[in-house]
Amino acid sequence: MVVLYLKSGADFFQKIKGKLIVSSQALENEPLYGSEIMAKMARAAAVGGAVAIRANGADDIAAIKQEVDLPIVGLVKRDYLNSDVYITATKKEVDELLEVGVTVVALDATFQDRPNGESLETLIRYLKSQGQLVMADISTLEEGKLAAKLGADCVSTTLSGYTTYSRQLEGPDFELIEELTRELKIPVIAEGRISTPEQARIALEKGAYAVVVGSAITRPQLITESFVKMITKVERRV
Ligand SMILES: CC(=O)N[C@H](C=O)[C@@H](O)[C@H](O)[C@H](O)COP(=O)(O)O
Repeated sequence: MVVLYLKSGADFFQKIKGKLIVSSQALENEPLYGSEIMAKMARAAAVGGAVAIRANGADDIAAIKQEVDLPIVGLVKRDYLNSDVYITATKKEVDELLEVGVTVVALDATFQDRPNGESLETLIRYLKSQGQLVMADISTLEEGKLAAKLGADCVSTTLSGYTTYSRQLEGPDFELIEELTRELKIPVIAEGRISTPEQARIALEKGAYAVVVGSAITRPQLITESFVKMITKVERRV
């Protein structure tokens, strides 16, 4: 069992090294909401050369697994009244991911309080007891250090800018990528507001193990908005 787990972890990390993971997610309030559409997005990503897919919710994950033969980094986004943590916040969401089956479980590993008084430590211990790979979504260096200490297999810069106490940047948090790669021995995944191929390349040059891109590939409403904003600034000559 242990040998099998180590092998599958090594396979995953070998597969993603220096490569692109595409996040294919749309919530209920987004135009592309729907598992069939997310599965097609994942197929497009696979055709384009993505080596893994990051996806939200058991329904989307099941549909994506039917459509592409790529490792899935799975999460469940759910809002709770008593907490700001919404990415795989509690054991309930973890169990949904274990049930549908994913290569890696991504979960919020920030210092924010989890719903129902649950703890990151307990969740990671539970996931590891199930032989599951864990991606810790963090927002600061200190959170990355704690996640590594608790046994996460990799950290991702997903939540930089999404906690009140982290850097608030318009673009990717390259500084965090550098800090984490300097301090940690586990892979550091670059994620969050990477919107050009150049930025993805810089993230790797700064030491990231792999890059996750979401909105710039799979949220056409945001891509459209960026074009509209840019051309609105141009003064018409005619
Ligand atoms: C903060 C948060 O909830 N991030 C989510 C995490 O799974 C997704 O909505 C993002 O699309 C993903 O992290 C990729 O980032 P970007 O879309 O910026 O390339």
